[in-house]
Order: sequence, then C-alpha cells, then structure tokens
Amino acid sequence: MKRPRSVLFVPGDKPRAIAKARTLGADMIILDLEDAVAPEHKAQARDNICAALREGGFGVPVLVRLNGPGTAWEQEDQQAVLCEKPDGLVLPKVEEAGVPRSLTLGVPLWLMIETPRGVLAAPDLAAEQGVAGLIVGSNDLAHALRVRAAPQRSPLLYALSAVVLAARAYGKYVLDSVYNDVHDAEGFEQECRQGRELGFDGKTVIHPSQVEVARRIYGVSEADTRAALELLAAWDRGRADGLSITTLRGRMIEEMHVEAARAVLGEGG
Ligand SMILES: CC(C)(COP(=O)(O)OP(=O)(O)OC[C@H]1O[C@@H](n2cnc3c(N)ncnc32)[C@H](O)[C@@H]1OP(=O)(O)O)[C@@H](O)C(=O)NCCC(=O)NCCSC(=O)C[C@H](O)C(=O)O
Ligand SMILES: [Mg+2]
Repeated sequence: MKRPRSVLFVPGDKPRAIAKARTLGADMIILDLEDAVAPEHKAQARDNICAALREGGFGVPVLVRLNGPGTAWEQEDQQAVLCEKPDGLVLPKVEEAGVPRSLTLGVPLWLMIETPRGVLAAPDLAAEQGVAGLIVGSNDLAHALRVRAAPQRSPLLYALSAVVLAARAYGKYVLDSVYNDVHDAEGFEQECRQGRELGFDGKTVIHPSQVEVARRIYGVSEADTRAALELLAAWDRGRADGLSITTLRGRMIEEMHVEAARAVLGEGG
C-alpha cells in the first residue's frame, strides 16, 4: 500500500458527502460511524455505509470507523461491516494492547490514539499484528489531557511525537489528527507542515478544501526531487573519488541520507 498522505473522514449519515468523497482525490477514505454520527443516526449511517461499500467506485482504500467496544452500537456495527468487507477498520480510543480485537475480518486495523492511556500504550499497540497504522485523535486527546489550544500545538507535542516514535519503531504508518477550522486555510497548511516535520506520513482531513493541500504538503515537491538528485550526484562523485562519506556545500552526507534521497525519488518518480 502507498503512503496515505490525505485521508478523508466522511460522516456515515451524510450520503451527499459519501458520494462526493469518490471525486475528491483523497488517498484513503474513512466512513465514520463514531463521533461524526449522532446516536439517532447510527442505524441510517450503517445502512448508508453498507450501500456505499457495495456500490464501490472510490478508487482508493475505504475504511470504516466503528463505535468503540462497550458502546451500545458495538454489535450492530459488527454486523453492518460484515455486509461488505471494507479495506480496513479504524478503531477509536484504543488503550490496551494484547486484548483480542473482537472484529478484525482479517482486514488491516488502524488504531486511534486519543487518550492518555492510548499514548502510553502506543508502542505495544503499534507492535500488534494486523495493525497497519496509528491515527492521532487530538480532539479527544486534548479534552482528556485538559490542555488548551496553543500555537504550534505545544501542549500536545510530547504525545504527538510519542505516537510517531511508536509507529516508526514497528514500521507502521502514522497519521496526524484533523484540523477543525475548515475556513482557516492558512492554519491548516501550517499544521500540515508541522505534522510532516514531526514525522507523520499524512494527515486526516474533514473537508473537501483540505484534501489537496494535505496531499501536496505531504507529497514530494519538485524542490525535494532536485535536492535528492543533487545529493545523489555529490555522493556518487565522492564514492568515485574513493571517499567513504562526502559533503554537499559543507554538509556531511552519509549512507542514510542517500537512502532517504532514493526514497524521495522512488515516491516522486
Ligand atoms: C466540517 C463539516 C461539518 C462542515 O460542513 P459544511 O459547512 O456543511 O460543509 P460545506 O457546506 O462547506 O460542504 C461543501 C460540500 O462538501 C461536501 N463535504 C463536506 N464535508 C465533506 C467530507 N468530509 N467528505 C466529503 N464531502 C464533504 C458537502 O456535502 C458539500 O457537498 P454538496 O452538498 O454536494 O455541495 C463537514 O465538512 C463534515 O461533516 N466533515 C466531516 C466531519 C467528520 O467526519 N468528523 C469526524 C471525524 S474527525 C474526529 O472524529 C476527530 C478525532 O476522533 C479526534 O478526536 O480528534
Ligand atoms: Mg476522537
């Protein structure tokens, strides 16, 4: 599976949004049964999601976010997703490793880390078999931590990095949280850049206007490609001169930088 850069949440009770999701160019779609859907809409949302999975036509992996274990909707959600096999399941507010996940259907699991205990358990959760990736849910996390909104998400940085660290340690994907203000394009772009710097693979998004921005910022730019080519050329010159390591404009280049540059070219084409 290719690294998902822009992952769109779509409420299961909004059929127009589900239809539109097929056209927006997200790398992955999450049809939501959990927090985007009011209790009285859960049944309709399940029907909508089954119909959408049956109809297909998304062109990218489609996951379903279930309501958590212990909720009133657990059983019905399980039956509903059995209707058509989604490409993965998103489990919310996961906190404990090593417990049998009652419904896996043999599909990849994406675990939402959005509670203090979830953050503390992130390494063990990332290590679990069948887990494709971790997703930060910073709305729930900020609420549980009782932190306030602050520039650059400073109160959350420790937790964000802890989740990235856990995912990287076990070779899993890791996705940044959603940005709530769908009218604040500048703030969204800034948060995408910050997420990328922190090491996330991509961002979860909630509105059509956010899809392409996340794809671009998490993608490989022309400048990235040029820099990678330049680094590889410098490396090749150094090796031809018999050097074990070399420099480019005074900056040391070692094998891991070469590996990173090749990865950029592999993705950027
Ligand atoms: C955030 C919204 C509620 C904004 O809704 P609204 O103001 O109605 O949007 P627009 O009028 O601008 O919509 C324009 C058209 O775009 C379609 N649309 C909107 N959102 C989506 C979407 N997510 N996917 C596909 N299409 C979408 C509308 O249908 C309009 O189309 P049309 O009618 O044809 O013109 C709304 O965007 C929304 O509901 N977004 C998703 C919210 C969501 O899924 N939330 C749950 C996941 S995030 C979460 O739970 C947080 C996490 O767990 C945590 O703890 O942090
Ligand atoms: Mg949440």
